[in-house]
Amino acid sequence: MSAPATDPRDKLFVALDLPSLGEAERLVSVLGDTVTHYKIGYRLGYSDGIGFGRELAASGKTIFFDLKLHDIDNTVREGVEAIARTGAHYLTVHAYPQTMRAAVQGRGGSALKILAVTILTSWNDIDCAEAGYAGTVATLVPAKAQQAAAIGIDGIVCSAQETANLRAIGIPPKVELVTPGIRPAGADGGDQKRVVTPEAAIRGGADRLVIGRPITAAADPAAAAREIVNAIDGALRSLRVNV
Ligand SMILES: O=c1ccn([C@@H]2O[C@H](COP(=O)(O)O)[C@@H](O)[C@H]2O)c(=O)[nH]1
Repeated sequence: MSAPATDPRDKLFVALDLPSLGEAERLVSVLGDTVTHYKIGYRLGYSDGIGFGRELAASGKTIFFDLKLHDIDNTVREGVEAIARTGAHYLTVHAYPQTMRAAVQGRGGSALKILAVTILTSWNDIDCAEAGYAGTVATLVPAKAQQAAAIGIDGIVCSAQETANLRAIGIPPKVELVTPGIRPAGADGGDQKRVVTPEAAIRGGADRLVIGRPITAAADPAAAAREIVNAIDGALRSLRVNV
């Protein structure tokens, strides 16, 4: 018996980087059933985003708080415990070992998944050097991913340019690879430097794609989201055919 087809909507997190709760509510309403997974980051998270995420989770949406925690262990652990109580499904922390261990403690046995941000998709090797790293994107992302997996982190945030290599070096399938920096062909990259199309990201083994401006800034966000979901669906079908 063949495995049931994956719902392409489960692969897409729409980043709700919007200026107000009202605009976020309007967008979610406009996107309707086309989008089932939402990411809430700094812009909304620092205002009404936590309560809104709690409401969306209660309404059946999958919620990812992209708060990128990094602080002393006690503060990280308590922050993660607080987010776990919202009913959200994913939370990011920076991929520093102390921070990741504290986050795993805070997660405890809850359903919250902790994602470790390796090297931001808006960074290239020059940015890594400027931040004081001796390594490059190609060495730092795998090193941080291996450390995260050993600590018991549930997923890695990286570019879809790196996913195939992460699986090749043994990051196990239970560790989800979550990839921002996704742009449909021809779309404006903005500040993203390690960019991949939705189709190529799925074919390269990304488990989830994070997409903001190509949908939120589109003249017709619902049409943009539908087009991306269709592209994901096509890539998933081509993978099934080629198995
Ligand atoms: O490495 C990272 C980690 C997080 N992000 C977040 O994803 C979205 C991407 O938005 P776009 O508008 O599609 O560029 C945004 O919320 C970032 O904070 C990331 O881009 N890269």
